[in-house]
Amino acid sequence: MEQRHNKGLVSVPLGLMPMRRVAVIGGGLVGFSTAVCISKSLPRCSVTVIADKFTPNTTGDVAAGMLIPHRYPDTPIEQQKRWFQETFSYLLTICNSAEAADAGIHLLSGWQIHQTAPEEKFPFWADIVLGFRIMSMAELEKFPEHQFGQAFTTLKCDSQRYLRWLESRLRENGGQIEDRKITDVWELHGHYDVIVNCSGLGARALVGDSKLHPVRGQVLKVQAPWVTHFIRVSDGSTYIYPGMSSVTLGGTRQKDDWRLSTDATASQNILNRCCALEPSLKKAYAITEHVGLRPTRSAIRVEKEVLLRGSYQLPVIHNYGHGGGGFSVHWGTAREATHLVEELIASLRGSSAKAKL
Ligand SMILES: Cc1cc2nc3c(=O)[nH]c(=O)nc-3n(C[C@H](O)[C@H](O)[C@H](O)COP(=O)(O)OP(=O)(O)OC[C@H]3O[C@@H](n4cnc5c(N)ncnc54)[C@H](O)[C@@H]3O)c2cc1C
Ligand SMILES: O=C(O)CCC(=O)C(=O)O
Repeated sequence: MEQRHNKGLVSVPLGLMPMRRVAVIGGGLVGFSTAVCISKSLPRCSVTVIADKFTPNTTGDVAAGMLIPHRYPDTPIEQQKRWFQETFSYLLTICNSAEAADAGIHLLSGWQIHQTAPEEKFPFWADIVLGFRIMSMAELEKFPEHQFGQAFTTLKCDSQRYLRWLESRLRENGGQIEDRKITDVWELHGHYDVIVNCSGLGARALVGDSKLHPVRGQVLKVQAPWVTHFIRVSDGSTYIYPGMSSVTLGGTRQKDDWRLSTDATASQNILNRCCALEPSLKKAYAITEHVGLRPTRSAIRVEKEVLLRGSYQLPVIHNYGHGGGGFSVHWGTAREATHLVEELIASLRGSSAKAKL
C-alpha cells in the first residue's frame, strides 16, 4: 500500500467529541468532490480517499467537463434540478474568483441544435444556465440541417485541472490519500467509522450492483484555438466543446461496451460529423483519441446502507452512477452524501452516549 500524501495529518481533537474516521472509496470526480465536501463541512471527521486510479487515469479525465444535465429516468426531476443548481452555483463562485484558472473553470457560450423543434423548448435547467434563449434565424443559418436551436452560456471544467485542484483542496483540509484496490468493503471494518462508496463503475463488483453498466464514450481532443463557441446536437451524439487546453470533439455512446482501446473508424466518424457542423475543424491539429466508460444507472445512487455480517455492522453511504453527467451534478450529490454522513455520525454519537448510560 502506497501512502500518496503524508501532509496534513489531523491533530488530536480538543473537544470531547471523538474524531470520526471516514473512508471514501474512489479517486475520481465523485470521490474527490465528496471527500472535499465532507472535510470542509464536517471538521470533526478525518477523511481518507482510497482508490486504485487517480487523475489522469479516471473517467473524468476523458470528459469534456461541460455543465449540461443528463436525465436520470428514475431520479425525481426536482432532485436532478437541485443537484445541477447547487453544482452550477458552486462552480460559478469559483469561476468568478481568482481561483478560476487553477481550478480550470470557465464560462462557455454556444448552441444546442435540433433537427426539428422539440416539444420541450425550455428544458428544466433553462433558468439555471445563463442567458438561455431560442436561437435566431440568422444564427441557425450556420446549421442548414437543423431547424431549431437553443443558445446559452454555461460552465466548463478543464477536467484534469479541476481534478488536481480538488485533490489539493482535500490535502489543505487535512485529508489523506491511499493508492490501493479494495476487494471487499469489509476490509475497512474497524479502521473507519463510515465508508463512502464513490467507486463509479467499480461498484458493480464492490457492492454487486447489477443495475450499473458501462456506456463507452470515445472523444478526440484537438487544437483549434479559433473555435470559441460550443455546438451540441440535441441527442448528445455529436459535440464540439472548446476548453482551456484543447477542443473536445465527440462522441460515441455504446452501452455495455467495456473496450478501453480506441477505435480508428469511430475517430474518423467523430471528426467527419464535427467538421460537418464546424468546417474550420478540418484544420484542427494535434489530434489525440480518448475512451472512458460512463458509470451509468437509471438513478444516481445516493443513499445510506448498513451492511451486516454476523453481529457486525458497516455503515456505507453510496454516491455513484453519474453516467454521462457527473460534472453537471457532482457538487449537489457530494452535498447530499455529506448530509448522510453527518446524520450517520450523529446517530453513532447517540448510540455511544446511550452505551455510556
Ligand atoms: C467521453 C465522456 C465524456 C463526458 N463528458 C462529460 C461532460 O461533458 N459533462 C458531464 O457532466 N459529464 C461528462 N462525462 C461523465 C463524467 O466523466 C462521469 O460522470 C464522472 O467522471 C464519473 O466520476 P466517478 O468518480 O463516479 O467515476 P470514476 O472517474 O470512474 O472514478 C471511480 C473511482 O473509483 C475507484 N475504484 C473503483 N473500484 C474500486 C475498488 N474496488 N477499490 C479502489 N478503488 C476503486 C477508481 O480507481 C476511481 O478512482 C463524460 C464521460 C465520458 C466517458
Ligand atoms: O452530453 C454532452 O453534451 C456532454 C458530454 C457528455 O456528457 C458525454 O459524452 O457523456
